[in-house]
Amino acid sequence: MAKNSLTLESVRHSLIRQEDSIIFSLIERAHFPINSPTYSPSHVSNSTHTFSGPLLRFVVKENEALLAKAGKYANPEEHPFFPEDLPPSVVPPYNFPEFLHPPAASININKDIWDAYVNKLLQLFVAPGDDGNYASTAASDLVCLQALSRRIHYGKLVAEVKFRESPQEYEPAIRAKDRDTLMKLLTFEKVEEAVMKRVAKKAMMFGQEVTLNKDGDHGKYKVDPSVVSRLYGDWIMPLTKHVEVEYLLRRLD
Ligand SMILES: C=C(O[C@@H]1C=C(C(=O)O)C=C[C@H]1O)C(=O)O
Repeated sequence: MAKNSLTLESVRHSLIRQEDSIIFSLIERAHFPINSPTYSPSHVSNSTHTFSGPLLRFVVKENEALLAKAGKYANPEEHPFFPEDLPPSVVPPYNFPEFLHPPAASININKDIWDAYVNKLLQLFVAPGDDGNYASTAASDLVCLQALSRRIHYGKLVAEVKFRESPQEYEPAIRAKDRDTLMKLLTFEKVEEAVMKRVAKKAMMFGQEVTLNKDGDHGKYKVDPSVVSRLYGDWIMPLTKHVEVEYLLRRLD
């Protein structure tokens, strides 16, 4: 869809679709135990000392360097976790539609997303234990982090659409740098309640054990649906709204 025809309905539709990616990524990650060496500060070090630090950091950084060369971060909807020292793209630039107000480019809350994911979220949906599959664990984390980052930074588009629908409501609060009023204006509690119910339902449907005999393993899910709901209610939606407020604060610059 052309970006100029984005509506609140169409951006919400994209967020609903992104729920599928997030829930599938959580299910894949929950397949492994916590595997804590993946996050230990000294797990990677090589003889030339070009990198030392947690394996997850190494996997994400290397992956981002590769995709930067393939042009990924030329798209304003993509946000790297390690924007410093990214190699230049080797592909010709694509003319992405300019829907967002330009200061949007300065908003990247991936450090907060990383911190929440590694230090809080993982423990909520992953079992304790260690099976040695650290590289595959890091690869699964990468997919989760990318899906979360994309969804949360999508708040920029949500905020732009809301602003365009009623600029007169937002402008005084933006000029007054009044975060609380902006937060109130952009919050729709009914939508948030529906999101929490829908993601729990999706987690039940996507994460059920599928068997061929009639009395399959009902009530056992690969990721606890109430935990998925909680991840959305306590982390994913608040971080999305944080991006919305940050975006709106710069909307008149
Ligand atoms: C994204 C929106 O803005 C807010 C954040 C929501 C979310 O992160 O899912 C849901 C409702 C709103 O309170 C929206 O209005 O759809």
